[in-house]
Amino acid sequence: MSCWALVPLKARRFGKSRLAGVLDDAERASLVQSMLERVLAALADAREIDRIAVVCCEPERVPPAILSLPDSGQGLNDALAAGASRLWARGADELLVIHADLPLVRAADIDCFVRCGRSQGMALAADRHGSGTNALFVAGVTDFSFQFGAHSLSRHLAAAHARGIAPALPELDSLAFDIDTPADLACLPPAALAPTPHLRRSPTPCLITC
Ligand SMILES: Nc1nc2c(ncn2[C@@H]2O[C@H](COP(=O)(O)OP(=O)(O)OP(=O)(O)O)[C@@H](O)[C@H]2O)c(=O)[nH]1
Ligand SMILES: O=C(O)[C@H](O)COP(=O)(O)O
Repeated sequence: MSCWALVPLKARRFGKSRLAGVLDDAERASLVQSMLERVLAALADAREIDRIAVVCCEPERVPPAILSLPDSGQGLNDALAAGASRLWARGADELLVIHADLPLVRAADIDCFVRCGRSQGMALAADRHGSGTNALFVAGVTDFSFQFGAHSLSRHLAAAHARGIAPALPELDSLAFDIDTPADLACLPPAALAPTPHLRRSPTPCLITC
């Protein structure tokens, strides 16, 4: 069984645009980098995750131990669909799509989410407002149509139900808290902005950009 995590990362100049009123370019870049490192560290510590990939049009932002997948610039869902098809072609059995803007994410919650997903064939992690999708796990369904974007949770549920899948919807605080708006930022505990942990367990090295 090979479970891949796929993390989408938006181009530097466009990322976290909704925070432009409260953070300057350098501050937004620093926040994005810090959150990315936290998500990658949690994935590296998660027992249920075998391999990690980042889909991004800036491969220099992807740590060398992590597979970098290209983004052709057609938006989040196209980037994820293209990235996922590369991972299925590489022999992935399971796929966890998880956003890079989850500053509190914990390895234990990732493991719990994946295990819940295995029991149902799929899992969705709602954001704390109950409207967005912060993570999506799917086992073996290689052509699932990603529906990320505003209010994506109901679209993901509809797409799953149309295929006869009833996704698990585990409530895991660390997966529910994403940073989109100044109000989200105001809820971020100061400790979450402390220096980021290092990748403690190296995922299987993969130095190629494909
Ligand atoms: N590769 C890739 N990742 C994306 C793209 N759009 C969003 N993402 C990533 O998808 C996740 C969720 O993105 P959003 O919540 O929309 O965050 P954002 O786009 O950085 O923020 P805003 O600019 O304020 O909308 C984050 O990990 C983003 O970096 C895209 O076009 N390509
Ligand atoms: O929930 C989603 O599908 C994406 O993360 C985009 O939605 P957002 O408005 O919560 O960023």
